[in-house]
Amino acid sequence: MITGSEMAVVDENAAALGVPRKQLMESSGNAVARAVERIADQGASVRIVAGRGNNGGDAFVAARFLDAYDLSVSLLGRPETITTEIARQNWTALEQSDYETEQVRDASQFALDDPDVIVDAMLGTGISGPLREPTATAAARINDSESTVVSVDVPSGMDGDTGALAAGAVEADRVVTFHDTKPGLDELDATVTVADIGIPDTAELFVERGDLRRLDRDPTSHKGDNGEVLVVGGGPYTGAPALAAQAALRAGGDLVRVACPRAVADAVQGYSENLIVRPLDGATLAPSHVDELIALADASDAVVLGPGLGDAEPTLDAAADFLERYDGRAVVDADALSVVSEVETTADLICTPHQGELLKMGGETAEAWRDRADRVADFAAQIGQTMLVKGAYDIVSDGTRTRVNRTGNPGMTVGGSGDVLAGVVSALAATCGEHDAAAIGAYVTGRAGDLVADERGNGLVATDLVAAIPRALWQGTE
Ligand SMILES: NC(=O)C1=CN([C@@H]2O[C@H](COP(=O)(O)OP(=O)(O)OC[C@H]3O[C@@H](n4cnc5c(N)ncnc54)[C@H](O)[C@@H]3O)[C@@H](O)[C@H]2O)[C@H](O)CC1
Ligand SMILES: [K+]
Repeated sequence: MITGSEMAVVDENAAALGVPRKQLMESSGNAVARAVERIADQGASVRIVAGRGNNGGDAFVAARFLDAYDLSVSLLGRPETITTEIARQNWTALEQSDYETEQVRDASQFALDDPDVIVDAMLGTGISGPLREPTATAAARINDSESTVVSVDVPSGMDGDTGALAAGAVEADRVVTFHDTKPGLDELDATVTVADIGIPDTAELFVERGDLRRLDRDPTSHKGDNGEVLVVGGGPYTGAPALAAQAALRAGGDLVRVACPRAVADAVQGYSENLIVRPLDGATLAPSHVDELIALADASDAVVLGPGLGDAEPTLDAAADFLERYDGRAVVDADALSVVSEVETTADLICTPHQGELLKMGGETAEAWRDRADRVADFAAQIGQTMLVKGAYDIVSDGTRTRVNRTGNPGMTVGGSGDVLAGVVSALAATCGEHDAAAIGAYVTGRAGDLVADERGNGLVATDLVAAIPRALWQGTE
C-alpha cells in the first residue's frame, strides 16, 4: 500500500534515478489499455473521459494502444489548460494523429452515448476538495450509464492519501492502479489491478531529491514554528557545538541555543552572533546541569546531545541522566552515543554513529551495504530508536523502514562533518518525523558536501558544508 503523496516522492526519485515521469506515464497508459482489452472485444466502443492532469495523461497514452476499438477521447477543459507538459504532449499526439477527440468546455456539453467501456481518467491522486464542474456532472453521467467503467489509478473523487470518496465520486467496475495499491481501493466493489510501471525498487530505498517534498514548509509559519533547537555540547571542544548549531540554523531552524560549559561559552559565542549561548557552570558537562538542561530542552522542538562533550565520567553520567529524564526528540552524536544502550528513555532518539561508534553502542556492521542495512535495522528495532549510521552509503532505519543515502564524498571525513550532520538532522526533526529527518538530513548534508567538493575538491572543511546547506536543501524538486 502506498499513498498518493508517497507516490509523488517515489516517482520523482525514479526520475532522479534515470526513469523520467513520461516513461512512467507510457507504462501506466499501456497498463490501462491492457485492462480494456481484457474486458472488451476489439471493435467495442470505448470513451476516454480525461481531466487536465497526469491522470488524463495516462489515458491519452492508453488511447494509442486502443486503435482496434471504436475510440473517442473527451478532455474536460481546454488543451492549453492541461497542467503538465507530459500530459499535454500526449494530448497533442492524439490531436496530430487524428484520433477522435472533443473538448468539453461546459458540463452541459458532456454527453455519453452509452459506450461499452468508459475510461475514467478525470482525477487521480491530484484531487483536492469536493468534485468541481465539469467533473462532477461527468461523474454523475458516468455513474448513470450502463457502461463498464475502468478508472485510472483511483476512481475519480477518491483521495489518494486517505481513500475517502468525495460525494459523487465515480463508481468504478475496475481500477488500474500503478506500482502499489492505494488506500481505500480494497474496500471498493471493483476489480483492482496493480500495474508494475517500471519504477526501480531502489526508488523507494534510496533517498533522492523527491524526499525533499516531505519538507513542504508551511508558508504561513512564523518565527519559532519551524524549529527551536537546543545543542548540548562543548567542553574539551568548542568548534563542534558551534558547527552543529550553525548547521541547524542553515537547515531552517528558527532559534538555536547552545548549552555549554561556562569555560568555553565565550569561545562558542565568538564563532557567531547567530548563536544564543547558555553557559553551564564549570569546564565540562556534569549531572548538576541536568535540571537546567531539561528545562531548556522542554522549551525546544529538538535537541542535539553530544558535539564536543568529551567522555569524562561526570559528562557521560550527565548525558545518561538527561536521556532518562527527557521525553522529546533528540539527535545523539559523538561521545553521548555510548550511553544510549545503558539508559531507559521515553525520548525519540536519532543516533548518528559512524560504524566504529555503532560497534561501541553494541550494534553490528557489515562490509556490503545491503547486509549493513539489515544489521542496522535489527539494531534500531532492538533499541527502539532511529539509527543513522554514517558511511559511503549512510544507512537510516527505525527498525521498520530502512533508507539508504548515497550523497557525500570522501572529502567529508574531515573533522566536524558529523557535527554538521547532527545539526541538520535536529532542525529537520523539529518539523518532520525522526525517520524522515534522518534520511533527508543525511541526503542534504552529503549533497552539501558534493556541491562544495565540485568547487574545492578534498580541501573542504566543515564550515564549507554549513554554508552549502541551503543550496542542498532548497535545490527544488521538479
Ligand atoms: N505518481 C506516479 O508514479 C505516477 C502518477 N501518474 C498519474 O498521475 C496522476 C496524478 O496526476 P496529477 O497531475 O498530480 O493530478 P490529477 O491528474 O490526479 O488531477 C489534477 C487535475 O485535477 C484538477 N482537480 C483537482 N481537484 C479537483 C476537484 N476536486 N474537482 C475537479 N478537478 C480537480 C486539477 O485542477 C488538475 O487539473 C496519478 O493519479 C496517476 O494517474 C503518472 O502518469 C504515472 C506515474
Ligand atoms: K481516475
